[in-house]
Amino acid sequence: MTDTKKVIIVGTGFVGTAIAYSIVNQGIAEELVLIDLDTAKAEGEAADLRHGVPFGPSRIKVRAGGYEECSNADVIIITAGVNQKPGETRLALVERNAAIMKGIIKNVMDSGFNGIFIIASNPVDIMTYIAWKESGLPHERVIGSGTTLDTARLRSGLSEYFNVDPRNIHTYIMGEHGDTEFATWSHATIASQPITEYIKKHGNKYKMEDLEQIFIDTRDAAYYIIERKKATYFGIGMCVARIAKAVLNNERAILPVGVYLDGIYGQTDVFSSAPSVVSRKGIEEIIELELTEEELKKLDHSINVLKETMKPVL
Ligand SMILES: NC(=O)C1=CN([C@@H]2O[C@H](COP(=O)(O)OP(=O)(O)OC[C@H]3O[C@@H](n4cnc5c(N)ncnc54)[C@H](O)[C@@H]3O)[C@@H](O)[C@H]2O)C=CC1
Ligand SMILES: CC(=O)C(=O)O
Repeated sequence: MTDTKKVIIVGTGFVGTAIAYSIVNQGIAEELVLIDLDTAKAEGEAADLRHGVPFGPSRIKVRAGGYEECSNADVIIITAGVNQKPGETRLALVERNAAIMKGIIKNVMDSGFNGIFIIASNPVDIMTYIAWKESGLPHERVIGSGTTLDTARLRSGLSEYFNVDPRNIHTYIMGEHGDTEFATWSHATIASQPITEYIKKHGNKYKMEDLEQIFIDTRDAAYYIIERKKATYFGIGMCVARIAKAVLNNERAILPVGVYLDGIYGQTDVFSSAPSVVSRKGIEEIIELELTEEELKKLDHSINVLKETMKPVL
């Protein structure tokens, strides 16, 4: 750790650079180091970002570097790895990205790193588990981006539908960041009222069936975007910057990040998403929502899929 806020991003492709751009634009760190197998790309991206700093909210030193930079970093964000081709699932990336993740974690830990990991590479729940296992760090200090993006997508869809600010709509996507995720409608609120109440009060204007479609569009958003522009990055860029900010500013913000489930929700030895308190220590608390029986079944299914997929790469 340093007396400046130092963040390292490993992987400077679409996602890594979108995160870097959000960090620079929001003045979240004081030092930002970019690492990539393609060192020229990392150097080019660092120079380009640096040229925007005079227009940002605060000074930030941006440079490309190597793993020796990791020893005193506060937060290391990992986005390296392959992304999905159109129609490909996140789970299909597991073998290729597990090998990459193991190599990166070894390099980082060999530097003496003792901070917080934020993992975004897919399949993110499994990559987070691997990062935790390989690093030997306490699980509180390894955070997956989890369903932070999916939850933001759902809130954004609901915001369009109800025509209210997404920041005043509260609900979470839980389970795998992927095809088996689910919406916790039992905890969805607008202006602190349950969403079902809100719908009732507005007569026939809104329907629960429409919300199901908004969930389906949320779940399938990555496929939609990848089909059209090859990769998703602005949304995840903002999400990961948000998580990093919660850590660096010791916010105790509640975010649906990927966390180690150790009995909570009846699940063990797996990383999956649940609303959690995020601070300088990493994960301070996992919030246990009272889920309906149907939601618990969906969670169970999602976790089983993750555990089965993860077996061959551990
Ligand atoms: N968690 C989430 O919500 C999201 C996750 N992703 C995931 O993020 C990952 C990155 O996606 P993109 O940036 O679009 O891919 P990309 O192909 O644009 O970038 C990947 C970068 O990783 C680098 N890389 C590969 N192996 C490396 C290694 N061993 N060490 C250092 N750098 C290495 C490559 O040189 C490349 O610059 C993918 O796994 C993707 O599925 C993407 C969007 C959202
Ligand atoms: C690619 C991915 O994981 C997403 O956009 O959700």
